[in-house]
Amino acid sequence: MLDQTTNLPALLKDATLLESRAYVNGSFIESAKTFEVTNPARGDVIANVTDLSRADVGKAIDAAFEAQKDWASWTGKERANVMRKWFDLIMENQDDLGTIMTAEQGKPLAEAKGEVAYGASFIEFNAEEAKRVYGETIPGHARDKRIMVLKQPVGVAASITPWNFPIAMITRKAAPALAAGCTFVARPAAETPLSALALAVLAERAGIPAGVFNVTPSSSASEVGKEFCENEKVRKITFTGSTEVGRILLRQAADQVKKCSMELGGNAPFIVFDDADIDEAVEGCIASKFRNNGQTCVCANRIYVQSAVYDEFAEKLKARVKDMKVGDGLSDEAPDMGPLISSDALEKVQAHIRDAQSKGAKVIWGSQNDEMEGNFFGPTIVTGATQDMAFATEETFGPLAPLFSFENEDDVIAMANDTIFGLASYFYAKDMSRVWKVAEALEYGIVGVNTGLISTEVAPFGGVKQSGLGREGSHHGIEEFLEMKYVCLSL
Ligand SMILES: NC(=O)C1=CN([C@@H]2O[C@H](COP(=O)(O)OP(=O)(O)OC[C@H]3O[C@@H](n4cnc5c(N)ncnc54)[C@H](OP(=O)(O)O)[C@@H]3O)[C@@H](O)[C@H]2O)C=CC1
Ligand SMILES: O=C(O)[C@H](O)CS(=O)(=O)O
Repeated sequence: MLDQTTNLPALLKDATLLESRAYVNGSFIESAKTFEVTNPARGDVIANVTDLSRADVGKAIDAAFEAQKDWASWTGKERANVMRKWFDLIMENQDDLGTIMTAEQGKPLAEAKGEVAYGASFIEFNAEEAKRVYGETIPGHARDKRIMVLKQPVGVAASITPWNFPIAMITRKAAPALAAGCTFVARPAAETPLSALALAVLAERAGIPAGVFNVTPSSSASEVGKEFCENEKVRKITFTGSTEVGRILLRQAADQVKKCSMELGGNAPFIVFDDADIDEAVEGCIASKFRNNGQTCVCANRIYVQSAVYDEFAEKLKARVKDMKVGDGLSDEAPDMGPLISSDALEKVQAHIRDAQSKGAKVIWGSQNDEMEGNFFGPTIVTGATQDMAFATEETFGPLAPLFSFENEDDVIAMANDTIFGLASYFYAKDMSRVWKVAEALEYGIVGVNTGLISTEVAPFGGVKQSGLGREGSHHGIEEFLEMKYVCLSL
């Protein structure tokens, strides 16, 4: 760890954004317990955050339940107006929100500010969707029958979100929920609650009514998850995180048949065909693989390169990666990548490298990592990757780029699809017949063609197979928070 402490209030223009209390029913509240939040780059404690119990979270759910009917009675435009104010306040405070995020999550400041804008875009987009929750009429099945279809809010929605995108994973859920007329209880990851609480500060300033948006930090995710799943006032569970935790929540939610949205793990293939623009493919690979230090569910996890261009791609990727800087996201050096979130995350990357080497892979860049301290680990490239290595079935969630070689389309599509996951996939090719065939053959919810970046608020983000259920973003995202009611009117 770096031997430096983080004086977070001194780094902020508006230190009141640094909130460590829970936000319930329009008030910031404390409890008898707190838990520590640390800076993953330096290891120092940056805040002691209110640690809500399961019973405390139950009270937040009560508040959301009481507020929901009135919130749903607002017109779409009225909800849109306060959501737009929330968006404006987030963007006005982008620098401070970025600093808070870098301090608790580690990503470089520029990347954190980028996430603030990305997260805010879901509020901006869904504020407009609030005005367009349309029903329909259907020609009756008899002369005296008239059919109407109404769209109505589900009710109280509850979220559990991961540490890797401390703002965007919350707003990608809360924005469509509020737009639909639902109320919301957000349980942020224990590693990164400060960003969520800063969102609450700004929601209150925007005029979002008490009880509509609640943030319930807690050190016990499992207890909060059980409360969300067992409390009958919660009608919607929305989760982003690992597939194993998604399975736990789905099992728990099954007893009351709760609506669930699941954005789960991935294992993205990144395929470079021999007709690709290799320089473009290298840039796309870097953008996908090393974004957030490889800690995203849509990062390239397996890089398949057709044999005729394998050596060229490997050398060009290495040449670019060698220039990438790793360091403290808050430092003036403005590194390309910060630390990994924890020592466990670091150990997983190192274990994947050891496993690959034991099965014949070769590290062509990254060997200098042994001298790095704390949670820092530099971008690493291995060649000679094969399907029997750990990263072929497990998500590395770190800056490791394994290069696999392949001969033809059928082989690489079979290898790419040989996983329980189906979230994001990418490939580079110029031949349009190949582009269509491969895009249709990949068993994934998202396919990036000649690009390594696919994340936007205007597109439906989500996975197939064991990468999840439902979609977030786009005009589809709000449907996850709406019920469809069929009204049959007899004249
Ligand atoms: N599809 C997607 O969009 C995304 C998927 N992921 C996936 O998540 C994993 C990495 O993120 P990570 O945060 O470690 O994932 P986890 O699934 O471990 O944690 C995600 C969230 O779930 C909470 N949690 C953990 N156990 C339980 C439980 N039993 N009941 C309820 N909640 C629980 C965690 O709390 P706490 O952290 O406090 O323990 C955290 O807030 C990777 O597999 C990655 O692919 C991550 C981000 C996005
Ligand atoms: O948590 C994640 O990995 C995000 O879902 C990826 S993205 O939407 O920010 O690309």
